[in-house]
Amino acid sequence: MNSDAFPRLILGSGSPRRLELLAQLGIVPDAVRPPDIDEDPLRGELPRPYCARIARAKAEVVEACDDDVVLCADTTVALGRRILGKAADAGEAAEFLLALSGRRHRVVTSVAVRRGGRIWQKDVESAVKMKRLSDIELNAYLATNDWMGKAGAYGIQGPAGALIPWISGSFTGIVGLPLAETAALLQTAGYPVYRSGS
Ligand SMILES: Cc1cn([C@H]2C[C@H](O)[C@@H](COP(=O)(O)OP(=O)(O)OP(=O)(O)O)O2)c(=O)[nH]c1=O
Repeated sequence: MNSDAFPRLILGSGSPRRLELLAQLGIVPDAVRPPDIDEDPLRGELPRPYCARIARAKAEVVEACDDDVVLCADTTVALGRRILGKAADAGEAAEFLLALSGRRHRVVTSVAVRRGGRIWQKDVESAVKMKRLSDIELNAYLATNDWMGKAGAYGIQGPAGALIPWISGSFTGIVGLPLAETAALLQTAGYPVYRSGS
């Protein structure tokens, strides 16, 4: 089928995980444009509304033609009302991980798809239990530097998998792009996730 019949897909993300997760569906975006927005939470902003607001803001700011499909997402780690963003350094990463140690927390990923002036959005929330970390586990994980650039200072798909015995919800949503919901949103926006024939 003539590929011009399909709208272009713009991945509005600089996250390598999101590009990898799309590849898992056999989807290669026509362009990758990392959004540049202010991700600071508003005073007293709760995790889930914050996540949805940021995902939408990313989708609105990414450059695209009217017929292009823009895909953006935001992943927010929430400990109670507290938003755990990306740790600035190993010290803050240790603080985050000690706060998460031995407790359950939530990971919300909001996916926003825009086509022209229309936006479709879905928030996917999962629960994660982190084991109580020993000093050896904490220091070994920090030494991998895998916490860099990741909300909550951990990546479930990497070495931190050894620290997470239990989740409830969407594994791909925790990583950063809930694939079932993303596929549905792309279809709704007119981007053919399943291309019959070739
Ligand atoms: C909780 C968790 C987060 N992450 C990552 C996914 C995201 O890259 C990052 C969350 O930060 P985000 O702000 O959602 O995304 P980003 O800044 O990396 O990229 P962009 O805004 O350009 O789309 O944390 C994991 O890789 N694994 C995990 O288990």
